[in-house]
Amino acid sequence: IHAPTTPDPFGRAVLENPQPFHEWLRETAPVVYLEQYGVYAMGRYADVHAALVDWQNFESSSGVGISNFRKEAPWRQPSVLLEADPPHHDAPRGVLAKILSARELGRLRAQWVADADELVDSLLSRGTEFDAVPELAEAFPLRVFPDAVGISGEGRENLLPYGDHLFNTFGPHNWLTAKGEPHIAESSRWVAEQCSHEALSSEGFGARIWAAADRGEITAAQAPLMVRSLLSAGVDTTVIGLSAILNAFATHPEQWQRLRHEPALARAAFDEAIRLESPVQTFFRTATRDIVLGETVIPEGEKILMFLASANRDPRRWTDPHSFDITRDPSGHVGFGMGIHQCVGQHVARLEASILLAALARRISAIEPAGSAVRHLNNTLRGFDSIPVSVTVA
Ligand code: HEM
Ligand SMILES: O=C(O)c1ccc(C2CC2)cc1
Repeated sequence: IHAPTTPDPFGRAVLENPQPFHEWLRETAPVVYLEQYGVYAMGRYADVHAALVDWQNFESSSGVGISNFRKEAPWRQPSVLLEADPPHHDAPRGVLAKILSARELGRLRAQWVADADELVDSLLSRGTEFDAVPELAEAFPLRVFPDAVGISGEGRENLLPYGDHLFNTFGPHNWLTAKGEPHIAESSRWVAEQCSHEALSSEGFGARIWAAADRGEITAAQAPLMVRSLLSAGVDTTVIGLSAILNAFATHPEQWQRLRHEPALARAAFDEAIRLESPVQTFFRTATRDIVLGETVIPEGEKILMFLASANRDPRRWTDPHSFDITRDPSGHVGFGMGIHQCVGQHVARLEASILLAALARRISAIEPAGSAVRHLNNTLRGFDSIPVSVTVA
């Protein structure tokens, strides 16, 4: 199917409200050629899942954005995880998976719980109406994650703008990439400075990456890029993940009551929010050979745009796909990807969310909107700039 003129999936209208486009894409065909960008788009769960787990035919090493590294130089050194395929992907992935394993993260729990309690207590001491994005969704990850990585205290204001621009560059050049261009050289320099062995504290994830290099498990060239991966992928995404679940609970008061009665539901609730909201909306792959899908042939070397957010609401896979139901089994969602590149930081994200939700559920008997939420626009991420809420202290 050739779609000469569709709504622009990277235009303001679709970024603001992508669901009609997703519905059109799912109903049109398994693969649709978007003439505007010269890429092949997939929106159904079965096709997106199949592409994600088939790294041999759908490669990442030519870039996971619209830019094809076979044809144009990347603006930053390719990631040794995200933009690598086996065998080069294997060692960095193995090292990072161990460092970020749920078991390893257990040592951070007590400190993160104390930080969450302190943050929520101080917030509630200032009142019961506030903007959940800066006060909670941004404040908590920025309080715990940079210290967990082990970077310096100076310059952390570079983290969100660096990530925001990076995620914009996975899409086409537009007003969003233009917005970040003036500052990206400076924030990129700051990020690079944080990744050297001497810049990192002796305890954090960064030091453990360098220790793996000292043991010869990865090279000294890969180590700083792996620290860069943490700073690239680990901040904006969790801010949006927390925004998504806070907005979901504020707009579904009965689900908040359910959580208060069964706090163990927090983990499934977070994955359900990731399924429903898909903070990372899209990613690309590149065909390593002519790929036949239905009546379409994707020629070797061409880009495939996978709509993770559409797959996560595909009625072929999910019952009542648009509903937020924390008792649903959300496993199999592609909000963290799937296959060999599936999010290696997902346990960090889940730990942040379950700890913050527990701190809130203990103190707040109700949370509701106190004004309309404001969407944050980005070529790849979908989140919020503001979520005004009013809470009732238990
Ligand atoms: C709600 C929060 C998060 C979301 C929605 C998310 C989403 C994703 C997705 C969709 C992928 C797959 C990319 C692909 O298939 O090309 C991925 C990979 C990755 N994520 Fe996450 N992520 C989150 C948090 C994190 C955190 C906290 C970290 C670091 C601590 C992290 C580090 C990474 C890395 C390094 C990869 C590349 C893995 C590989 O290629 O083997 N992410 N993430
Ligand atoms: O390795 C990286 O630099 C990297 C950057 C962004 C992501 C997105 C998917 C969360 C993942 C990895």
